[in-house]
Amino acid sequence: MSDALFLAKHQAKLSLTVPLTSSKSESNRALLIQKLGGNQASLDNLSTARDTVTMKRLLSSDDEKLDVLDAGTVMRFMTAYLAMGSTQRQITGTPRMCKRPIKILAEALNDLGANISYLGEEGYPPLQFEPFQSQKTNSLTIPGNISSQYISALLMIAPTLPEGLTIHLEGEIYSRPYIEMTLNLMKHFGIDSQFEEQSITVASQNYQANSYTIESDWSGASYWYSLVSMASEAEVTLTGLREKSNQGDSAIAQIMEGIGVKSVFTDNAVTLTKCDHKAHMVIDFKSCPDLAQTVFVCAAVKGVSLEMTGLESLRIKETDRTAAMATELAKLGAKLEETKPGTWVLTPMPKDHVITAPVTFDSYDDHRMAMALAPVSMLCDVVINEPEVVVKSYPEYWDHLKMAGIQITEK
Ligand SMILES: O=C(O)C1=C[C@@H](OP(=O)(O)O)[C@@H](O)[C@H](O)C1
Ligand SMILES: C=C(OP(=O)(O)O)C(=O)O
Repeated sequence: MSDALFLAKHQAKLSLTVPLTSSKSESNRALLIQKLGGNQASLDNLSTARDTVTMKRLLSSDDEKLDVLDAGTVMRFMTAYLAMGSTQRQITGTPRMCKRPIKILAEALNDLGANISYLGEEGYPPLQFEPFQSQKTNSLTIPGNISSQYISALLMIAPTLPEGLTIHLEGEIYSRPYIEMTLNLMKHFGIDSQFEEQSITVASQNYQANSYTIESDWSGASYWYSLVSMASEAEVTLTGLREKSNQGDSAIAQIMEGIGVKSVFTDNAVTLTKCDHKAHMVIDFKSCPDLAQTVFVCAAVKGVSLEMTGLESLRIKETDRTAAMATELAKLGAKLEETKPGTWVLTPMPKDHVITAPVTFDSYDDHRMAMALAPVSMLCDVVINEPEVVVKSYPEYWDHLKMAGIQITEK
């Protein structure tokens, strides 16, 4: 793919059915559970996301050195898996991955009896693993407000430990639906757990054989909500989504009711049409951080002002997402700022803002920057730099936009 894509301003009705790829979060959990259960699980509809392709490849690799590229779930889930192993291994990732913290997980695993050391900066990948000795404790305390991926990683290996594990979570619990997704999938494969207030207990048990069909990706669905909201006319059906989902990002349906999109669920799909929007919304992204960029852009264009909390974890994702978005939204005359610690305000594009099209957006090595900014093509010509980033979670994104009739050309 070329270094940039040109998306021509789209004025016609958006009318199509989108075969979304499935959730990489569910896929990567299911793959680890399948491995830990002796490959007895039968998995259907695995995601085409590069993060899932990478997870699958690394789980079946005997190589001493593994590279997760830019996949956070793969780094965290494989770290827990390799820590329990009986051979020397190493894990690394992209330069950005080597700046995403992992100390909390590595120390928790070392407390359990693993032998993990840092090959570069302390607290960050790359990591070196020596064989696991024996379980030293069945109780850990870790912060609940940095990354739920540490918690999910520990939970999935917990039933394989001879003494099981209780994890005490300190402070507020961020990304909680991802922890629940992990426990629900474990339950589906026969693992009982107790999640009471700030503690999760998993006794030593065996994963059971079962089959599972991965649901479509609600995070990927969010970009279609944004497109519908900004389009002049739209009726878009997204297949493979359930109203009662394992994915916290299904919250997009409710959030977008305020930003101009109505959802009608049928058995295995949701149809999106346009409706009125609010002038102002208060949103807490603690449970759905991956929706934030979609909502920033859509609200900025639709003239919806936002007061937001729960955005702290965005700083340690594929890029510093709040900083990157503040820069890109400024190109539309919108403003994203942290007005006091923990509170962000989005001031939308002024009604009289004059756009000099095309507006060129940067992707910051972050799939969600490119995917969240592309819907601005409903308003004006847009250029998206580094468009290949979308392969991380939604490789078909540009093809699906073309299916919608959006004119996309390589620059
Ligand atoms: O467990 C998961 O599948 C994920 C958890 C979230 O990360 P944090 O728990 O680090 O917020 C989310 O942002 C990420 O895209 C996927
Ligand atoms: C943050 C994300 O992924 P990860 O942390 O798994 O790299 C994401 O997909 O938005």
